[in-house]
Amino acid sequence: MSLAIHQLHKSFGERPVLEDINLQVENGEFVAILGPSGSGKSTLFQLIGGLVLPESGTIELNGEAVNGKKGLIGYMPQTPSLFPWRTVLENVVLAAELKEKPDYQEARRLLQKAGLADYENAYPNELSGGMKQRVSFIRALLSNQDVLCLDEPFSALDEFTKLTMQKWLLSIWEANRKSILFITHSIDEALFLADRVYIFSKRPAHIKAEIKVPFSRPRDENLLETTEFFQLKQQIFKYLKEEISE
Ligand SMILES: Nc1ncnc2c1ncn2[C@@H]1O[C@H](COP(=O)(O)OP(=O)(O)OP(=O)(O)O)[C@@H](O)[C@H]1O
Repeated sequence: MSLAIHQLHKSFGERPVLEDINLQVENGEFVAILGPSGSGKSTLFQLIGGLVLPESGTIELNGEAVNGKKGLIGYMPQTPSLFPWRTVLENVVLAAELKEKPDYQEARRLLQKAGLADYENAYPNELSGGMKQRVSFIRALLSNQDVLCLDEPFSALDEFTKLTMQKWLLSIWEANRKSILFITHSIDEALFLADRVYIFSKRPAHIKAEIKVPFSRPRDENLLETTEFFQLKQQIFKYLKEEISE
């Protein structure tokens, strides 16, 4: 399923937050958004999720306007909001439960692929940060939506766990090919994961640049050591620095 955003404007009271945002995620594409803190990235996800309405502009899924419609995308927040009184298995089927009968077999298959087979009956307080993130991502996958919006999902993890999670996410995505829109503050993460990167300006955000990421797949961490990776990283760094120091 494709996502397209046309001429989106959003203000909170007198404060303009998003100004003329135009972006697309093609079917099965992995797209990242980088931008200064407070520029309006999470607000964009609230708009896509139908939680808030824009002043003008359209959000389209497969060409159909969905402004203000909830329950059409899978969402993974910055901090995994797992219910403490539900087991891992009960947490991952939650979004599916709201719509239809959950597929426990698929849930167990994904938990196994995430190395969590022994934890299906554990409660969230028994899990590490990385494990909670995997549970949260499996829940987004099981919501059975073709478009996933992931809001800085790995920002709170240490470097090694983060790299393990990024590789895990890529392997799952390569097998499922959902359309992903991924917010991050890390240039490395955006370039390692995405097919394209949008760079947001400071608030009110417009799209300052769109970068096609030329690296072939499957990718591994050796990519991060290459000259091509470093050059592209420098170019993006320059764009972001302009937004912070202006
Ligand atoms: N419900 C709201 N009411 C009023 N202002 C809001 C609301 N939600 C967000 N804002 C404002 O909109 C601006 C953008 O916030 P947003 O969370 O979208 O930024 P962000 O780019 O995701 O930031 P970060 O990278 O730090 O997570 C901020 O100035 C914030 O204070």
